[in-house]
Formats: sequence, C-alpha cells, structure tokens
Amino acid sequence: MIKVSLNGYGTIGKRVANAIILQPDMELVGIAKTSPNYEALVAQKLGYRIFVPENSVKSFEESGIKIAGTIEDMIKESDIVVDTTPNGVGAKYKETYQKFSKKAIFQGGEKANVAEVSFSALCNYDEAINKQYIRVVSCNTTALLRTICTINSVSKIEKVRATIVRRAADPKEVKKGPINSLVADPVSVPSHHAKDVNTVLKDLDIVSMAVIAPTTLMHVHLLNITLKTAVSREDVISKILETPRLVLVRGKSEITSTAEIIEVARDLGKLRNDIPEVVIFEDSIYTKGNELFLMYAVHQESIVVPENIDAIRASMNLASKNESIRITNATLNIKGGYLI
Ligand SMILES: NC(=O)C1=CN([C@@H]2O[C@H](COP(=O)(O)OP(=O)(O)OC[C@H]3O[C@@H](n4cnc5c(N)ncnc54)[C@H](O)[C@@H]3O)[C@@H](O)[C@H]2O)C=CC1
Ligand SMILES: O=C(OP(=O)(O)O)[C@H](O)COP(=O)(O)O
Repeated sequence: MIKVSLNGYGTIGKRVANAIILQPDMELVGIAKTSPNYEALVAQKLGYRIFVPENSVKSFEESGIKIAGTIEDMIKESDIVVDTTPNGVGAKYKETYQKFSKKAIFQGGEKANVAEVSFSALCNYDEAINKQYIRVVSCNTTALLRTICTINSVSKIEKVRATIVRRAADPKEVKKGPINSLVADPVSVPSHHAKDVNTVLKDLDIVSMAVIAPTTLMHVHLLNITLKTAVSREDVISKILETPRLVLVRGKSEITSTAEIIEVARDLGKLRNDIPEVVIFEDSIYTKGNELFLMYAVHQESIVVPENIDAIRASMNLASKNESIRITNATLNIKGGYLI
C-alpha cells in the first residue's frame, strides 16, 4: 500500500482525500488543515487524522480538535503528498517535500514549472511515470485535454478554437464575484487555458478566449475543432460513448443547462453532486466538412479528482495507463455513456 497524504483540505482536497480512501493500492495518512474551521470539524467527524502547521497547534487544541501531528510529521510518514493548497502555496511547500525527499502532485493553480510534467491521464500518462513532481492541470484544461485527445483518436486535429465560460466561484466561496456582470477574464487573447493545454500537447495549434459568468455550478466550453479529414457526427458520438471520462447528455432528456445537470447529480444521489466526467451536449455535436463543433459542461469541483489518483499511480509506477484508469474509474463509479 502506498502512503498518500493530502495537504490543503479545501474544494479539491476533500474530494481527493475521499478518492484515495477508495483505492485498493493506497492508504490515506491524513489531511492537513491550517485553521480549526468547519471543514476541520467535518474532517474530524469523518475520522481523518488531522495534521496542522506548528504555529496552529495551540488554536486546534483550544478548539477541541484532536490533531495527529504537524504537517512535517505527515509528510515524513508519506510516500507521496497530494498538494491541493491555494494557488502559489504549493510551490512554497515544494521545498519541504524536497527536504524530506518526498514525491508530490501539484494542482493547476501552480505554475507549470513547479513540476517536471503537466498531466492529463488520457493524453500523457506515460510521460509522468516515475516522476518526482507532477502537476495536474486545472479543471478547464483537464476538460479541454480529455476532449481533444479523445477526438484526436477519431481523426487527427489540425487546430482548436475554444470559448470558455468560467464559473465565478465555487458554491462554498462567499466572498468572490462577479454577481452582476460578465467579465472578460483574461481580457487578452489567448487566455491561459490554451497555453496550459500546450504544456501537455506541445505542438497543438489552439487559441482560447474566456469570460467569467456569475454562477457557481459548472464551467461551459464551446469548441470548434478543425480536423485533418472529415468525420461523421456518428463517429464522434460513438467515440465519446466508449470513453468513460466523457458523458453525453441525450437530446431527448431536455437538459440544456448546468443547473439541470447538477440536479441530475443530486437526484442520482452522487456524493457532493459531483460529476467528474466532461458532460457533452449530444445535440451540440455538429460537423461541417473538416470542422467539428461541440459544447460541454465541466464540474470544476470534481473533474480533476480521477486525474490526481492516476497521477499518484504514474509517479509511484504502480500501474500502466489503462490499468490505472480502469481502477480509478471503477472505484469512483465513472462509467461514461449517457448521463441518464
Ligand atoms: N476549485 C476549483 O474549481 C479547482 C481548483 N483547482 C486547483 O486546486 C488547487 C486548490 O484549489 P481549491 O481546492 O479550490 O482551493 P480551496 O481554497 O478550496 O482549498 C485550499 C485549502 O488549502 C488550505 N490551506 C491554505 N494555506 C495552507 C497552508 N499553508 N498549508 C496547508 N493548507 C493550506 C486552505 O485552508 C484550504 O482548506 C489550486 O491550485 C486550484 O487552482 C483545480 C481544479 C479546479
Ligand atoms: O482554480 C480554479 O479556478 P479559480 O482560480 O477561479 O478558483 C479552476 O481550476 C479554474 O481555473 P482556470 O479557469 O484557470 O482553468
């Protein structure tokens, strides 16, 4: 069993911690929290071992939350650390991981040079095998890469033009906006998403533009892909249906929005309403000559969870690409096909 610890128990961290527990080849050492807030209380209730920075020991003790040690103690006990701390904090922790010669998985909010490789399981698993430091790309980039690498196996891609409608904040975030505006973010073109895709697919011709919308549920992407040869809509649909990390929203289901997708997740009793698959609207798939158009939604809180698990396996060389993806999908109940 590989000993994995989780540094930064927030939106992504709590989901990855949960996923680690479900893996047959991994054991969760514990989670790191900096303040004894409601998320720390929940973690205690869930039975996680909680590790804290040296200077937070007193405040945790005062709040009655039992701690298992310091963050350094947690790192020392681990074979590998998944760092899901806020943007830029992970890069600072890298020194500590290096000090104790521990492997680490970083997130998309870190600069690409924090790691030896930026990672998308479907696109470049093999490149990450045995690497000391891996960066799982952001939620938007993970969705772009999964989709692009899948379509590329139907027909070679010549170029991608992507429009990204970003959710403004995660549901738990009370201080973020906008609340009454659409914001070009970034206003410059291309947005950082295209550059981030190029950290994995270095030669791909891709341009992206992004706006932020006042919603918390999901992002939406509008893609225009030019292929080297014409493909049929049916070929694209059957490829998507056989790729578990993509799901199709059936035209007949009358679902046209992120709100309805999340409602389906609630109705199906999915943990935290999570839908880690890229959710593609079947009716948006349109081909014209060598061009393919499609629209999909991205559940930003959960999409990178399976990639984090695969990144651990790649770094520790625990399984081949297909084997890791198979185990991750089975344990996280990721089946593909139609959403409903
Ligand atoms: N929320 C999202 O939609 C997505 C976020 N990401 C990336 O994941 C990373 C984490 O993002 P979120 O989970 O959204 O952030 P978050 O703010 O929800 O969670 C971060 C957690 O780290 C803790 N933390 C802060 N400083 C710390 C420190 N010095 N030591 C230990 N823990 C500390 C915070 O208390 C918080 O619990 C970022 O790189 C982000 O870009 C990637 C995909 C999607
Ligand atoms: O961390 C994220 O969003 P956030 O920085 O707005 O909280 C998501 O990974 C989305 O990031 P992106 O839009 O830079 O791909």
